[in-house]
Amino acid sequence: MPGLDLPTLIVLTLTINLLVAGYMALLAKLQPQQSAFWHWALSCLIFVVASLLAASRLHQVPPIFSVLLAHALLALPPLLVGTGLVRFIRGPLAAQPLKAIAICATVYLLLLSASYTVSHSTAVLNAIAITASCIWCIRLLQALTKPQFASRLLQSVLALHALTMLAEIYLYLSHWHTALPQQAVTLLQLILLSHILLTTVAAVLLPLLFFIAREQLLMQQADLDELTLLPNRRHFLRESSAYLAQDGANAQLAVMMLDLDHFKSINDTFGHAVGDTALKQVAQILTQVLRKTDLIGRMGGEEFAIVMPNTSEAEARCIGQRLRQQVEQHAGMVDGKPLNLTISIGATYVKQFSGLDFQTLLKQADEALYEAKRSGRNTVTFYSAR
Ligand SMILES: Nc1nc2c(ncn2[C@@H]2O[C@H](COP(=O)(O)OP(=O)(O)OP(=O)(O)O)[C@@H](O)[C@H]2O)c(=O)[nH]1
Repeated sequence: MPGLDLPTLIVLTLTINLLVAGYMALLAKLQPQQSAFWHWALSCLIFVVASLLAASRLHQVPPIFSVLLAHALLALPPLLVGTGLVRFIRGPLAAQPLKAIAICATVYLLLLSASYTVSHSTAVLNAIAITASCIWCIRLLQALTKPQFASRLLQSVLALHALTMLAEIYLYLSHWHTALPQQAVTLLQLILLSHILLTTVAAVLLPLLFFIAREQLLMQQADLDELTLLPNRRHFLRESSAYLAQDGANAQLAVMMLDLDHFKSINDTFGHAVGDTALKQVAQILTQVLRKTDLIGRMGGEEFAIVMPNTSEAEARCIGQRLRQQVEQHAGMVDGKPLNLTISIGATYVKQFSGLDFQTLLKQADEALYEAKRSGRNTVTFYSAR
């Protein structure tokens, strides 16, 4: 190939694969709970060994090693990428599709052993195995919604890899009974090069996938309240302010503050763990009753806040009552113990938010909550300017 020094490129990509294998093994040691790294490290390592074995054909190494063993091993890297993805996406204890892998591996090895002396057959079988593994990996990655960019990128690399393998199969099959013309030989060299490059790119993308996913998880965790998994105070205030500054500026909306009644005595009587369960139950009712567009946050202790965009006063009153009733009826039982749990809600409503300060609305809802507590609890009170 004019302008392309194939052996140098091959040595370079194999070195990169070796480095990535070492890097993944190090990550596997540092992150023992993420077993996917062992699969991916092994995948890179086997790719290097198999490529060297395949290259040993040029040095008269017997075909049982340079063809049969090399092609048997060359099918493993994309398969190990897949088994690693199973662990990465479904968790460290996720079951592998061992039966399907065993059947495919047996058929592959039998066909390979029967035909490795027949020209092109090993290359075609190998390309079929790699294509199948690439498609499996793409399907696995479809279940991974986050991180979307890295996942899509890896899917594209795998799809491209599968396409180059299909092109290789086509080239070999269309010249099965004849010698390969020079044009086909050049194309096959290009395919070999892209095969090596795409394998290397996929190997580099795998740790990237992990790091972006972990970064996103940490960011998500920093925004969530650990107990209820609702947005914490900081995140709720930030989200609400951002919403109101943009889409919600001209909308009618209701803001509510919600507080569990006599929660201290529930803790004192039944213990802190039961109190925690009650808090989780209330959080669950909030997420079930409210719409996806409503913003909910745990403001701290036994206090929650809600922003309900595009909500009329009548609707807000109705939803407030529904929340109060749901808690009274459904959150009162923990481990068979009746807690008589109720909530008080303070609410405020504006026809148009623009020109107002969100903190003012929260303060109004808080004042209404104080009124609700004062008037006997287990009630919904709306703010009225005095
Ligand atoms: N179990 C549990 N208790 C909490 C948590 N956060 C705050 N608390 C408790 O919530 C209780 C709040 O008590 P108070 O502020 O006196 O309010 P209250 O007893 O609900 O009384 P009213 O609000 O006036 O009805 C305290 O006992 C806190 O220890 C938590 O995460 N888990």
